[in-house]
Amino acid sequence: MKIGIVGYKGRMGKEIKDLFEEKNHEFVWGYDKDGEYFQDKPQIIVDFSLPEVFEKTEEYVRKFNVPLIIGTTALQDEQFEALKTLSKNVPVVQSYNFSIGIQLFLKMVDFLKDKIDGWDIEIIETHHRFKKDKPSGTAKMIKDKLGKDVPISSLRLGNVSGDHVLYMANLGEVLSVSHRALSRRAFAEGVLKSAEFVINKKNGYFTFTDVI
Ligand SMILES: NC(=O)C1=CN([C@@H]2O[C@H](COP(=O)(O)OP(=O)(O)OC[C@H]3O[C@@H](n4cnc5c(N)ncnc54)[C@H](OP(=O)(O)O)[C@@H]3O)[C@@H](O)[C@H]2O)C=CC1
Ligand SMILES: O=C(O)C1=N[C@H](C(=O)O)C[C@H](O)C1
Repeated sequence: MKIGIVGYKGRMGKEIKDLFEEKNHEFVWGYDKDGEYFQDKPQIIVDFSLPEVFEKTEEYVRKFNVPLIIGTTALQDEQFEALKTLSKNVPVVQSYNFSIGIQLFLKMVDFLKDKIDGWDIEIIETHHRFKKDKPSGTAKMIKDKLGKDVPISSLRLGNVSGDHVLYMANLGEVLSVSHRALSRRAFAEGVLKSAEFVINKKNGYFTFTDVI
């Protein structure tokens, strides 16, 4: 397929471009701080950038009339609403984490959440020093899945790709669920799976949970 990437010069943008090209897909369009790169009309747009770039992404998705996969974190409520509106015309896949491991993590949280009433619950997320948002989108997804307001601690350390730990404790024991992304490849692979999932769909709003 012919892929377009918003944020194509960024850490995730490069990882996604490399993976798609390895699998014989073609990078034909990009948008970054320096503007537009155009070689051909893309068949799908992937956005890993910043929330302030969202309106541009929306504009290009409408212009090319193609599916959107969006992994950018810290989106505002109005931007989620705009994604839902967009999904009436084109398919949209949104997730704050495109790794399989975090999907399994969320399933474990779903299983545990009713069994830990009265326990102390805390989330700790660790990411590379360059990450702009805090807390991570994934930590917010874990909190949403728990269905209660729990503290989130954010560490910014070196070049960590993405660690999330959920601690649960009563007076006698501590239980934890943890996930570590060993590189950004795990997220890029999820994006590729999502692209294969939506490429022939007409429209609709999906998350990565729907994809796997
Ligand atoms: N859902 C998931 O699974 C994952 C989500 N993420 C999220 O993806 C996003 C990107 O992360 P990462 O790749 O590490 O970040 P980077 O900072 O490396 O990349 C961001 C990209 O957006 C571009 N950009 C910044 N400002 C603008 C602008 N005003 N107009 C156009 N383009 C702009 C940057 O351009 P330039 O290079 O010129 O600054 C860069 O290419 C973050 O929100 C992060 O949280 C990250 C990993 C996994
Ligand atoms: O910025 C990152 O790097 C990551 N961001 C996502 C998040 O905020 O949860 C996903 C992953 O942990 C890497």
